[in-house]
Amino acid sequence: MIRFAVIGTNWITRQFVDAAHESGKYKLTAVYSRSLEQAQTFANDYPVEHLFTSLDELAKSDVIDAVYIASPNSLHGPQSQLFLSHKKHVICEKPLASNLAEVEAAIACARANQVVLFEAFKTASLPNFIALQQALPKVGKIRKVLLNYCQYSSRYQRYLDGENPNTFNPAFSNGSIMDIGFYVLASAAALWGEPHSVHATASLLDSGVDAHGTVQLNYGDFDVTLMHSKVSDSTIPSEIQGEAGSLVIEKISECQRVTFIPRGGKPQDLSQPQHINTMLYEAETFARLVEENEVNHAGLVTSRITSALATEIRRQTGVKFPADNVGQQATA
Ligand SMILES: NC(=O)C1=CN([C@@H]2O[C@H](COP(=O)(O)OP(=O)(O)OC[C@H]3O[C@@H](n4cnc5c(N)ncnc54)[C@H](OP(=O)(O)O)[C@@H]3O)[C@@H](O)[C@H]2O)C=CC1
Ligand SMILES: O=C1CO[C@H](CO)[C@@H](O)[C@@H]1O
Repeated sequence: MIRFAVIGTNWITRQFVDAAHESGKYKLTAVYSRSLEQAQTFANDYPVEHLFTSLDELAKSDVIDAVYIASPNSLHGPQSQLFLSHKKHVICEKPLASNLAEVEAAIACARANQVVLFEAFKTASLPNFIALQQALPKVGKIRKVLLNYCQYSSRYQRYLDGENPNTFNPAFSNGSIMDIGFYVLASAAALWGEPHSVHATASLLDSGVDAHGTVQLNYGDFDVTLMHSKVSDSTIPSEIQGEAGSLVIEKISECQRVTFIPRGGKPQDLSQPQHINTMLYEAETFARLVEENEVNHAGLVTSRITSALATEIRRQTGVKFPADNVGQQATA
């Protein structure tokens, strides 16, 4: 049984705790919040004994083996390193950190301390994503790919009203490519690895983050177009086109349905049954890595490529975060 703590008390943390318990491999033993009252409110729904308002105390504590981090993006890198350096396994929400330098530092820290660091990119562990990977040869020579995730943010009105929500604040390393865009970027990295080239455009808000954008990844014989937005909804699925047919994926982040359409033929539904809580599968993956102490797992390769691409995309589109200057100041 993996004894774990949570950082961040929003709805996504409840969903992960439910998934972890559903897997039968975890026990929630501690809750961290900046406020004791909030920690208690969260803990009321679970049989948890330990509440923390100090991250250092939690990291040093012997009541946990692992931590799930669901704080704002800018805190992922530093918080991951804190727990890894105290030999706690870390499952950290996407994106793993603000930029490539932070991701590489976290990976090095995990290796140095021989504990597991895992980015909670739930898509990669889904039965339907694995079915998609296995079905790729069906389309023959891949020619064109569109990966699409555009979803109007429920917090956008708060941004327009001048409330400066974390979601659209560069201080928290946020915006479209870091949030929604992460799924299409990481899916491309998981399916095809590092592209030959990347070309990105985006529309920035006055806060400095991107509201939406388009990315072109070139893989030689085929190219992948990524569409991402937090200020508009898309009604079209993602598609992988090959010379022998197409694979159509509904809601790529959750791979709700995967269909193969042979050229000139009838659609074939390739979808597998999936649990309603799609975080179950990443919880199972992380538990297996911890049980086997697989420190150098393949997911880190995808995390590194994804972060390298996101860092380059932000360079091309002019999205800058305070976290990008931290390493430079420290070494100046
Ligand atoms: N996998 C998925 O499907 C999803 C993943 N996510 C990811 O989860 C993470 C959290 O997202 P979201 O809940 O929207 O983020 P929020 O900005 O709402 O913050 C999450 C938690 O962090 C703490 N927090 C909030 N503001 C601050 C601050 N200024 N300083 C320190 N801590 C703060 C709060 O916990 P407390 O008050 O208890 O300290 C809060 O519950 C993100 O990285 C996001 O990408 C989000 C949604 C879905
Ligand atoms: O990862 C995510 C998935 O979807 C959410 C909205 O529904 C996002 O805000 C979030 O960051």
